[in-house]
Amino acid sequence: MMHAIYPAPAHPFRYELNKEFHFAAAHYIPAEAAGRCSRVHGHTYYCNVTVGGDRLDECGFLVNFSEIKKLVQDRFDHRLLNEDELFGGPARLPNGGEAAEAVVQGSKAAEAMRHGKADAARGAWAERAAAVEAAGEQGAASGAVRHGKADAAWQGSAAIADSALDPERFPTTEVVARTVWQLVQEELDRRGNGARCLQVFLRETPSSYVIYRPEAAHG
Ligand SMILES: Nc1nc2c(c(=O)[nH]1)N=C([C@H](O)[C@H](O)COP(=O)(O)OP(=O)(O)OP(=O)(O)O)CN2
Repeated sequence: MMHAIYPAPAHPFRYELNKEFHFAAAHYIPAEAAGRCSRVHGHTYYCNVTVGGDRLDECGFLVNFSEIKKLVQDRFDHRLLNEDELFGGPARLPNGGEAAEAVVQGSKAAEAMRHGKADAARGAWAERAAAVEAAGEQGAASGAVRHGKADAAWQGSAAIADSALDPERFPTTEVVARTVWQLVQEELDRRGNGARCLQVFLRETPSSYVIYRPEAAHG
């Protein structure tokens, strides 16, 4: 486990909490310019989340340490990050055995995306939407196919491909750190004691890490 090698953010709060944890995940960067990182590979990510606030809850917590860890690990641990809709993955995946064809088409789409081939990816996603529909899955694109709305189906699948090809959603260390911040802040907002996620430190490899701080924290 890491030990406070990350910088402490300046803030006006009375309490500052830090939670360190790790998660293992695979990813690829869907751009040829990313070189070897465009191939699927994995990391053990080390993460430190910093939360600030003034008001403690009924347990005397700013937020329970374990809730922060669980929130992130449940979502990302032992996953292919690109499949998560937060990183442009499809919101719905086919049901295993029922959707073999969808899996094949999904693989073709993923392969096309890995190489930044938007048109090929859109075509494969359209094929996948049709295959998923055949497997009885509900969804925007497949629903459109079911109702014979080819244009809507095309747009749905194109949106999936476009989303997955938006660099702001590629699972780079920068984007994963920002996404961890988003997940944590959404949870803090639900709790309603005014706590703020001030910083996410994310180490991807022994020599590479990113720190994400929301603009509001230094505005
Ligand atoms: N700004 C970014 N650059 C790179 C990212 C990233 O997310 N943001 N990611 C990668 C790769 O995914 C790679 O796995 C990590 O890169 P790198 O630091 O080059 O990894 P090494 O352990 O091989 O580095 P050494 O210099 O050998 O220690 C690439 N770039």
